[in-house]
Amino acid sequence: MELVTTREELAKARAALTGTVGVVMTMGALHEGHETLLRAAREQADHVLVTIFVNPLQFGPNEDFDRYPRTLADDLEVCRRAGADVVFAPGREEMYPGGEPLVRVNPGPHGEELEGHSRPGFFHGVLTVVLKLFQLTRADLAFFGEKDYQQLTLVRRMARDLDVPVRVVGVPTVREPDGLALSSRNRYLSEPERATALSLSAALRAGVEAAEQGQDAAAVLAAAHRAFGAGTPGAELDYLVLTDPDLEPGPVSGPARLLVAAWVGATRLIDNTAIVLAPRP
Ligand SMILES: Nc1ncnc2c1ncn2[C@@H]1O[C@H](COP(=O)(O)OP(=O)(O)OP(=O)(O)O)[C@@H](O)[C@H]1O
Ligand SMILES: CC(C)(CO)[C@@H](O)C(=O)[O-]
Ligand code: BAL
Repeated sequence: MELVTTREELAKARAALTGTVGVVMTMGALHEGHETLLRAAREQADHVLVTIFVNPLQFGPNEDFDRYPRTLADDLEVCRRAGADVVFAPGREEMYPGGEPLVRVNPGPHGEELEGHSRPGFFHGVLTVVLKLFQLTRADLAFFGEKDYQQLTLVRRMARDLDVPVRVVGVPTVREPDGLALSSRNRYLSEPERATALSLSAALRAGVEAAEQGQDAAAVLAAAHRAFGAGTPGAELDYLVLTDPDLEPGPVSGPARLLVAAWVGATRLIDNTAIVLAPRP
């Protein structure tokens, strides 16, 4: 496995890879969720390229950019074990020579909702760095987790709308046995907060169960809200919404997505699940 930190080194390492290349983009602090993306890439592409970069562009001024966990030595070990061929771990100057870019990807209206509403500019920052990494890695396939569902849909949409020659592959969310979605930010949680964080997955589970019983969209959402409120106190809900799987506005029926975001102490967590609603009569 080769570690590269400059775009010249990356270009050289990339040129040596023959066959298809799958990229897994990360901000490091790798966990079993990332490892699952790496495994999917290993299975579906001839070579695996991992990027590790805590992208300042996608953090708001009062967010956790400075305290975000940086664990490069451990991350490289995970990548090596998972059979990655190349790891690109650039510094800030390498990604943004001469400062932050003036031109950024506009995520469109769906980028202003949900995460984009709570984190203004977030998806401009995400899509800008993702597009740059597509250009630099020239990957054939790109693997993104469903845990960041809105991000996955917007990356897909960007690839389609801007003719990026890459196949975007979504990978199901990896969870702890008790339901908590794995997330690098789980490292911030104290033990009591860890228990409180289960409110998110409990809400999603209740929504799935209500849909399986044939309840309509309003009842499914109400069941999810009740389960969120019934969890260990302390989680502050940001949003809990039931939408069309492509995040298109309007009434939902059939396949849908239930998405939740909440603060647990100083930590903001997100989660989501597929829901299948009975067709409206
Ligand atoms: N539990 C998970 N299951 C599947 N994919 C995941 C999971 N957690 C993260 N990923 C995916 O890994 C990729 C890199 O994500 P990132 O490095 O931000 O990790 P993260 O755990 O989502 O971090 P954070 O806690 O900051 O949100 C993204 O495509 C993300 O969706
Ligand atoms: C896609 C990404 C690596 C862009 O910085 C980040 O948003 C993430 O880790 O999900
Ligand atoms: N996991 C998505 C990246 C972020 O929250 O900044």
